[in-house]
Amino acid sequence: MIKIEQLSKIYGQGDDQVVALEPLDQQINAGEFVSIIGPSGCGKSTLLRLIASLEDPTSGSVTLETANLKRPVGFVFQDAVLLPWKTVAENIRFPLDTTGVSRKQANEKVAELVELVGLKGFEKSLPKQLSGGMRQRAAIARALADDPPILLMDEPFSAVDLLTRETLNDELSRIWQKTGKTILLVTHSVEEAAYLGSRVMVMSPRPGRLKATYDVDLAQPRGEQTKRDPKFLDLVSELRTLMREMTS
Ligand SMILES: Nc1ncnc2c1ncn2[C@@H]1O[C@H](COP(=O)(O)OP(=O)(O)OP(=O)(O)O)[C@@H](O)[C@H]1O
Repeated sequence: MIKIEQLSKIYGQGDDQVVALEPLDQQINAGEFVSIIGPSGCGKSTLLRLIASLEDPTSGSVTLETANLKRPVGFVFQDAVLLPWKTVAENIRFPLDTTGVSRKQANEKVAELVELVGLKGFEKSLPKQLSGGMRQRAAIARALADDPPILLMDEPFSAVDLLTRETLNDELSRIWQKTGKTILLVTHSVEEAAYLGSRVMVMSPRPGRLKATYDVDLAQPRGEQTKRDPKFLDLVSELRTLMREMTS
């Protein structure tokens, strides 16, 4: 569970101050898939970075009820940040190198993750030999390597073409169902948010605050039939209207 209490973030000082996030309260239960949308600059990335402790809050707190794990959170960024001189397998196992697991266990975990993200046969490739979509698959596998219960994803698919994005959406949905991770996904795509999420959080522009949350009542597993479901189409339309109102 992620407990967010009166969490706020102000960057800079004096005249240069930017209120990135106004005090936010929210509870995210274990196993939820929460999509976060909102206009550019509304504090979506800031929220993820605060949850990951990559930033210090100005006020409030984030409590992760994750049994005091050393690294409770895996992070996937917009551009897969892979080590260019390491192979796919070496990149994926990188987080395991400091956890003291045996070589055998690490190899088994890497093999399992390679399979999970569909990179079988590319274990020995270098990042530059992969397409953008494949690099993101490797980044997702690496984020899952030491089995964090929470996966934070900041616009992970915005740099890949539409068809690849749809495939990666389906794979992420499958991975979520299989692993039961708590996933928070920041996206600019209203369709992606509704298609993947069990809940959608909508944030309003500066100063960033929570505008609305929607429980997504769509059957699992999601697939092509989801995109034709009137409930999905209504939700997308409602989210679009809300986004349009905020940016006009
Ligand atoms: N390190 C920083 N120093 C100063 N201001 C910052 C910093 N990081 C973010 N901001 C500002 O805080 C606000 C929120 O930024 P953030 O990146 O969280 O928004 P976002 O919703 O993720 O935007 P986008 O959708 O464009 O990625 C923006 O106005 C941004 O300019």
